[in-house]
Amino acid sequence: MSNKRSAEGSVDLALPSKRPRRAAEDAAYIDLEDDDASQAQSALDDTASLVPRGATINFSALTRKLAQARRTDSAEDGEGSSLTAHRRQQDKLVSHIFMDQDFSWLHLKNDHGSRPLWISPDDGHIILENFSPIAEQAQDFLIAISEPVSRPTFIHEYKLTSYSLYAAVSVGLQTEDIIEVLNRLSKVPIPETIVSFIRERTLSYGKVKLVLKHNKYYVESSHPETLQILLKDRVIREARVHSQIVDNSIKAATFTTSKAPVKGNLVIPGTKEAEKRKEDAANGKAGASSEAELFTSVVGVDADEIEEDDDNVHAFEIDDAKIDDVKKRCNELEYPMLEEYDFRNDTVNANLDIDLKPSTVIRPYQETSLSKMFGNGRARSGIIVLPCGAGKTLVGITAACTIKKSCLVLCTSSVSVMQWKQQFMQWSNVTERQIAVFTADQKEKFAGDSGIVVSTYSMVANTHNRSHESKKMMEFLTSREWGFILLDEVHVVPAAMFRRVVTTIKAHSKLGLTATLVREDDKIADLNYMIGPKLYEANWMDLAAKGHIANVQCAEVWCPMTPEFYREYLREQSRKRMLLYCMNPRKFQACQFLIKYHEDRGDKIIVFSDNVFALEAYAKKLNKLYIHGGTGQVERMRILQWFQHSPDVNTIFLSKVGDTSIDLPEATCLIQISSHFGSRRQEAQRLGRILRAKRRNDEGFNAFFYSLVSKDTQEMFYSTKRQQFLIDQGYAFKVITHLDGLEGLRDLVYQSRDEQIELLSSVLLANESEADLGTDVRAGEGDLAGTITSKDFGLPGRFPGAQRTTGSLTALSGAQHMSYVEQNKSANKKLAREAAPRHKLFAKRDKELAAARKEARAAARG
Ligand SMILES: Nc1ncnc2c1ncn2[C@@H]1O[C@H](COP(=O)(O)OP(=O)(O)OP(=O)(O)O)[C@@H](O)[C@H]1O
Repeated sequence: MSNKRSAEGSVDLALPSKRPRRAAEDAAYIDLEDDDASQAQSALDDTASLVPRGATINFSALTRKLAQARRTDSAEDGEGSSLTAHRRQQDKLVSHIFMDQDFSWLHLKNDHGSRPLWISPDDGHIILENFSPIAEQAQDFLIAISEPVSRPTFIHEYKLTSYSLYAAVSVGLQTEDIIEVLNRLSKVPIPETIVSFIRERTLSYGKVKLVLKHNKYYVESSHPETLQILLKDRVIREARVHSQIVDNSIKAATFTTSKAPVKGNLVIPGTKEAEKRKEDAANGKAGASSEAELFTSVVGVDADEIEEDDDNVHAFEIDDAKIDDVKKRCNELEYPMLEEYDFRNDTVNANLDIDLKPSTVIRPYQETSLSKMFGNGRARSGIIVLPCGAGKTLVGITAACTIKKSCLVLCTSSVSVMQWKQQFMQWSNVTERQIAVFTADQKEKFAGDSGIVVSTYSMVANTHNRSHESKKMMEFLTSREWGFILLDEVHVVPAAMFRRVVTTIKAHSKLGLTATLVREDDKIADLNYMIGPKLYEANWMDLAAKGHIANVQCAEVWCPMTPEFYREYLREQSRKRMLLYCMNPRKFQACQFLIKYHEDRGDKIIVFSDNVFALEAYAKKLNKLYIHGGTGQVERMRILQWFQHSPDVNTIFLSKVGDTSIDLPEATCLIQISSHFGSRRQEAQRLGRILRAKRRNDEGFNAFFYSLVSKDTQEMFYSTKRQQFLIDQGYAFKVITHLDGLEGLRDLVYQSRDEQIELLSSVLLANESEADLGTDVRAGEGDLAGTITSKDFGLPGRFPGAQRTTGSLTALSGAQHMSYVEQNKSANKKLAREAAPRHKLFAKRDKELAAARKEARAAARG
């Protein structure tokens, strides 16, 4: 764990000041008396246990500082406090050794042992002892105010950022409460730098709101001076609309004023509270309000303590087309706009009569995430982050059933559209007439004044080549006010597409859903102003411990390259290198061994390969069924059915078409043979395929996730990068360097050198394009898959363009989250040049290549 690591999208803290320099650090040289040296030595011995191993100690500098420290101390304390002086001397010695990392000047509180956290004054990183008895409460609080960076078993790391504080304010926390609770949990008094950072950042937060009234957008605040400040900005001023028509609810003043919405008695369906209400109603009892209790249980603040808005709310209208610019500008001016929808007092938009079915009960973490959204009786816009397979769909459906207004659901593919519709029908009492889909094949409208439309981002955002029907459908979508817009998989949608959706569709509240709030590009910050702050992020390990998702054992299996494959790998400069490390015969063997081992245990196995060439080669050699982009729909369904129900089909091979949207709760083991470079998101999504394992609650059940990596190749670098997201969620990857019993496996493939050479020749003869990873997913019209570029996977875009971003050098070099291991590269080159005896096949190929090059050179010369 390192405090250099930064969460995606977080803003680097520019804390006002560093710690004061210590007098001893600036000490000038002073001659030592004889006994000073021996005292320094004994002090050094005392502190030896604190010195990191391998640190070099400059003894003469140390003694100089000690001498200075002694003089300062005796001057300050007099003769009577030699104990204090001794301690200070020790501190100063340690200070020298730890240099910038010395925080001993933050003195521990007396009862620090019972307080679970420590906060860095330099960068706002918070370290939490997760073994503390109050760790769970501390976690709830930290999730509300900071970004989780890393959450392994014993020590968690969080980071305070502008966005996280924005999110804290938006769920109703007050500045002084944040400081007070942090102080109570902290082992040291909260550093001044952090206190002022929190004050500074939260001062302006929560003061400005964006509201939609009668199809028009207003910037609203109960602080007129804040609106004055905003209007001084050119972008905002130019976006302002000076409306002529003023109706009863919008009275003209210096700014338009309206009345603040009144808090009421909201109950989220599917919760225990909702059930209790129903029971009370059935028993004729008046249901006591427990909204306050619900809220308190979530954020630890009494709802009644939260100040309601001033009755006089001031507002000015802004141009729909400029809404996005205004939001962005407000963010930059440190006045991020909250979007809250007082849906219960909306009399303009028709109600939608839907509810969860009586049999639907939402899980505690689903309830918690929704409480963050509805904590003050209105719908706050923002993002909910839940692990893959944890039931984001039901969270979205419950939110829609709470708001009970027209709802637009946007997903990434037409397959997901059908799944969302099916889930709405499964969990809620919505009727066929109330729910419509808008895809390339189906363009439906709901009957009546209100309803649900499920569509894809592309269908709504792509404006070119629209059919007449699509145009009419778009008119239907853009001409009305939506109570709620549900945005699935928010982390994959290109920012420009989001912008178009947000500006064309008028919605009172937005909820973004995702499992992996990471993007390999720099666009994650945009989500904050386009949708809203992160409202909740669940802890993967917690959900696994409680049986909501499966426990997974993760392992990276190192497969040494055969000498022939490695030699070619070192010689090859093109994309074919990738084919060589995927097709490594030892990887074949490891895959065969693991399949056999897990089939014998009764597991159902999915083998993932992004590379279709490798996918087909492996599946055919190992005699298994496979699905990739080219497999027809009927064939796909048949294979998936067999996998689910037939005892004879226990292993299937999937290309990246299976990364998302494939719900196979039977699968209990994953083997990854080829993947998309360093994509942390893909790794997490793939893991998600086994997190929903049906057998997850069986006694001692574990699912297995293996990544097969060819040793000493680029694949190792990518693999480390890919794992980082899951490691930060608390997963531990074991490295397996040798699979016991592999050599003894009957019918082990590619055992003889000749077979291996034959395999190598097939790889070398393959077209270079076979190494491509990006062509497999055949996106249908309106699907997003086709819009995802290699940039999303941690690679430069296919059409690189200049882009100016701020970031650290490590980020620039792609070494974020990486540890550096020095390798002797020249040794590899030497190995490649080595005149080893060549197999006749390669000798022939070398000759052909040399001849072709000669010919090309001759042609170039003219
Ligand atoms: N409260 C609940 N009660 C019973 N089953 C639930 C509940 N919530 C979710 N599930 C089930 O959990 C499974 C996973 O749900 P879902 O597909 O919504 O997950 P997800 O978070 O969207 O996953 P992914 O990110 O992989 O798409 C589904 O089979 C769903 O029916």
